[in-house]
Amino acid sequence: MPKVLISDKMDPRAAQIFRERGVEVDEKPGLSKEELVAIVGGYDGLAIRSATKIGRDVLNAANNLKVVGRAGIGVDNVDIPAASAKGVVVMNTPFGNSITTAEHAIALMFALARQLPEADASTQAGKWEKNRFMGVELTNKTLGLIGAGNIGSIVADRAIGLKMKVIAFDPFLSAERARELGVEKVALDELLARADFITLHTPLTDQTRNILSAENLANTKKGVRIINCARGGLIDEAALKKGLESGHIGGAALDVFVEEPATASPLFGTPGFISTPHLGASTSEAQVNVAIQVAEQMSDFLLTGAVTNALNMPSVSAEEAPRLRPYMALAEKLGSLVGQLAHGGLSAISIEVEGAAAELNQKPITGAVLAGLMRVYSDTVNMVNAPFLAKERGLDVREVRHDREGDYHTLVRVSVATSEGERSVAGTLFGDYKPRLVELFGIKVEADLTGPMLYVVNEDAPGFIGRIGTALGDAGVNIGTFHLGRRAAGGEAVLLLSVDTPVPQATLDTVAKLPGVKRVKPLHFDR
Ligand SMILES: NC(=O)c1ccc[n+]([C@@H]2O[C@H](COP(=O)([O-])OP(=O)(O)OC[C@H]3O[C@@H](n4cnc5c(N)ncnc54)[C@H](O)[C@@H]3O)[C@@H](O)[C@H]2O)c1
Ligand SMILES: O=C(O)CC[C@@H](O)C(=O)O
Repeated sequence: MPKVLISDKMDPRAAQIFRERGVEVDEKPGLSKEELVAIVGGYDGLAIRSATKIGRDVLNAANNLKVVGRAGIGVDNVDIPAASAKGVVVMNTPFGNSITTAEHAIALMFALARQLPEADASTQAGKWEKNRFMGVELTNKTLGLIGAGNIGSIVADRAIGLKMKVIAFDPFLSAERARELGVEKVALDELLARADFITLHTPLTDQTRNILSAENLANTKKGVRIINCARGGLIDEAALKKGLESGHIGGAALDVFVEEPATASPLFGTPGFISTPHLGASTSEAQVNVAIQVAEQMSDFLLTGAVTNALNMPSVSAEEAPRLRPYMALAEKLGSLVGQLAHGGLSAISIEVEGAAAELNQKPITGAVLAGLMRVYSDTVNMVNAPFLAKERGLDVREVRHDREGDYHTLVRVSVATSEGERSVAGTLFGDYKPRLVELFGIKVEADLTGPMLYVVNEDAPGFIGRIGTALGDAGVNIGTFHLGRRAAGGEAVLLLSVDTPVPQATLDTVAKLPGVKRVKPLHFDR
């Protein structure tokens, strides 16, 4: 009988479902890391919320572990690459607490508008400061939504019900989906300039870290009120404090902090600041939802091998898996390449297969392309939920199977429609197992997509290779591989370099200023 440890406080229905399904279960919330490391070797599954941290130390000791189930959305407390390397499936429950978290954001917006915590404290202290607490109405105010995924969309819906005007910044929001939600899609600068309230609903990624930086906070409308129920790290906390103290920011409500538990934040006591201890998902309804869902998913996996909402494993049957695996690696890399390079909102994507690839089940290949593409924007995307999320966001997904012989024995092509026109990349498998890029935006160029890389578009002219080699060499960046392609002699050329270490920003700026360079972009791929 498989054995699961519930290592965070979870609704009792989770343990009940495990037992009913025939899974042995221990409930030990609040273990120290040392205590967890000492006992984790005895379990096939770990059911967690956000308190248990699953890093390399825990995984090294977890010699029987097959699955980690997160009763919630964010998985930043799990080292997913390390879990994958260990062969441990990581699952989450992507929708169970969305409504609850959206409601918390709305509650904090009201609390800011009417200074409810301060007014409550003052009244209960025996003062009757009727003149001190002058609030603002939400009606007709502009709410700026940063991130319009599951939770952001629900916040938009509720805010529209409150007669607010909702504007949204989300690179993945299509015009059609924005219309459906009744929100106006805007650029970040415009959102900062127009919003009376700003609420954040993105994951914490390289793109979103400090999205409300000191500079962006300075560009907000005077008196703006800010709510963060997503992740600490999206706002520069020191700059937020300064903005509140100067009066430029009219109020801020944080449910999440850079350091959690936040027991001594410099923000505490700042005028206009209110906080909750990461309570976004804390309602009985949400906790029942995520507890039931995580227990069902984990039991199914441990007892039957069925995979739902896994972040690091595709849903593929046992027979298909060995043939599909290299294609999924190729597809994920092509999706990631397109996601990292495409400018502007994406409205449509087409995934074409030909040769040997056309003989396979195309769904997992499509799922892998979409997961690679959307993981650039959201760390909660997986191969199972990527097609669903793409549909929900209004991304038109087309699958084409060609019955023709091309230049390669097998080929996967990914084309996206962007505001700048169609962009297409293609790849093949060398030796039936090794993913290899063969075409990039209409230019023949062969490369392995792996680790840190650099993409440069330049005018094809003598001397360029020497100059870029010198620029990288001067910065101590070692080039691993060097791949060139061009449209025609003297025309546009592309250069894809794999580098041993990511290229520093100053060197990217130097490369961007080299004669003939049109675009420079650092890329990153899983190995
Ligand atoms: N406070 C809590 O207790 C609590 C509870 C649940 C979820 N969360 C957090 O809330 C956040 C949102 O969850 P969700 O379920 O809506 O996720 P989601 O993946 O459905 O939506 C995230 C959205 O952010 C967008 N996005 C990504 N990068 C962006 C960028 N650079 N700029 C603007 N938008 C960008 C994505 O396109 C997507 O639409 C996550 O960080 C999650 O961990 C917190
Ligand atoms: O489990 C919690 O209380 C928080 C969950 C939340 O941060 C999430 O990402 O789902």
